[in-house]
Amino acid sequence: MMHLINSKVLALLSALMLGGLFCYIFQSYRLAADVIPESHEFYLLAPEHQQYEQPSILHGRTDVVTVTPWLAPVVWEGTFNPVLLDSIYKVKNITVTATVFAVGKYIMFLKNFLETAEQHFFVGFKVHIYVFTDRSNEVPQVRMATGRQLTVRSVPSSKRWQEISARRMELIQTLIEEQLPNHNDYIFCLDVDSKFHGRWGSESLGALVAVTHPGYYRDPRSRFPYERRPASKAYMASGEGDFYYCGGAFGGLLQEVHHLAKTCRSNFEADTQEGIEAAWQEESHLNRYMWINKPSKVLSPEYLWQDFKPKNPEVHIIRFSGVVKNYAEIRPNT
Ligand SMILES: CC(=O)N[C@H]1[C@@H](OP(=O)(O)OP(=O)(O)OC[C@H]2O[C@@H](n3ccc(=O)[nH]c3=O)[C@H](O)[C@@H]2O)O[C@H](CO)[C@H](O)[C@@H]1O
Ligand SMILES: [Mn+2]
Repeated sequence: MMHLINSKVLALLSALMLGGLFCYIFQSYRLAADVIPESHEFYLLAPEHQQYEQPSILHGRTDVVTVTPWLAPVVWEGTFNPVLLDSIYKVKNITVTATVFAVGKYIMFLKNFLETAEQHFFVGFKVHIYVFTDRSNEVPQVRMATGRQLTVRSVPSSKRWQEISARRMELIQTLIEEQLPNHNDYIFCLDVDSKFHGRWGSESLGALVAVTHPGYYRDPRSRFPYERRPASKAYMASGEGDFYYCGGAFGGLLQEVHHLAKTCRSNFEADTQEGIEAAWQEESHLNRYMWINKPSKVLSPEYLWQDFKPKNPEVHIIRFSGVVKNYAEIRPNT
């Protein structure tokens, strides 16, 4: 009897030890996967020379939806292998452009934005950040890694934050027309009042990419703050709409984003002619655009969280998040 108990205890102990060992190895693998993108050596391994976990079409995350009804992936942590993805895009020798606007007092957010982008945004890739500002002399000096560069473009200041935010579409349109003739590359347009906290990399690349808004992804579409007046070109009727997307982060191929920016700009200006401004300026127009032109990749709210919002259980990592700000203090108007 004693012998039997002992062997049972022994079996249990071994199982526990093996379990512990497995967790340890798995954890180290995850940690390694997190740090590997920093190391350039690993980029040199072509996908066919890598050893990685066998993909499965049976097992994966079950707590979230990872594909839209029009079959665009929804990017959540745990649905992709960052090292594998980086190696696939690395050989394509792409450049990722990012636009960020820092007009008026919003210049105060730029340092943190740029410093954290160095740590997390497309590390190991060619990155070109365009800063649009009316305070060129206040742009902070941030050391950038080889292959990464920053260009400052002057823009006029404005007395209305709504105009600053909405005019971004026009400036993105002209930037692509004038400066970025290679239409095979990618661009992301990001809010400056935010910081990177985790990897934002090649998993986010797609022809047209939108981010689901952290404040509305659990809500029925009737609650989305779409523009509801039929007079506006951003109008969304009840029963329409897929997700509520953020104005603070979107991207894709240059030609796709060019078409988006051009359309949103012209619809915004047509509204102005009619004396109407959409509920959330260019964000409303962006939402209408994404309803008609479905994004080919949807990024989960990991890609634009808000610092004041506690993390929900399905959010395993926050990659980019809006900082808490005092609107009255930093905006030129209310
Ligand atoms: C996280 C997110 O999805 N944010 C969107 C949201 O509000 P937000 O409250 O995030 O808007 P916001 O005040 O951050 O303005 C948007 C962006 O415009 C720029 N800016 C604004 C004011 C100013 O005085 N100077 C300046 O540079 C700056 O880059 C800022 O990040 O709704 C806005 C609608 O208009 C935009 O669509 C924002 O992208
Ligand atoms: Mn913002």
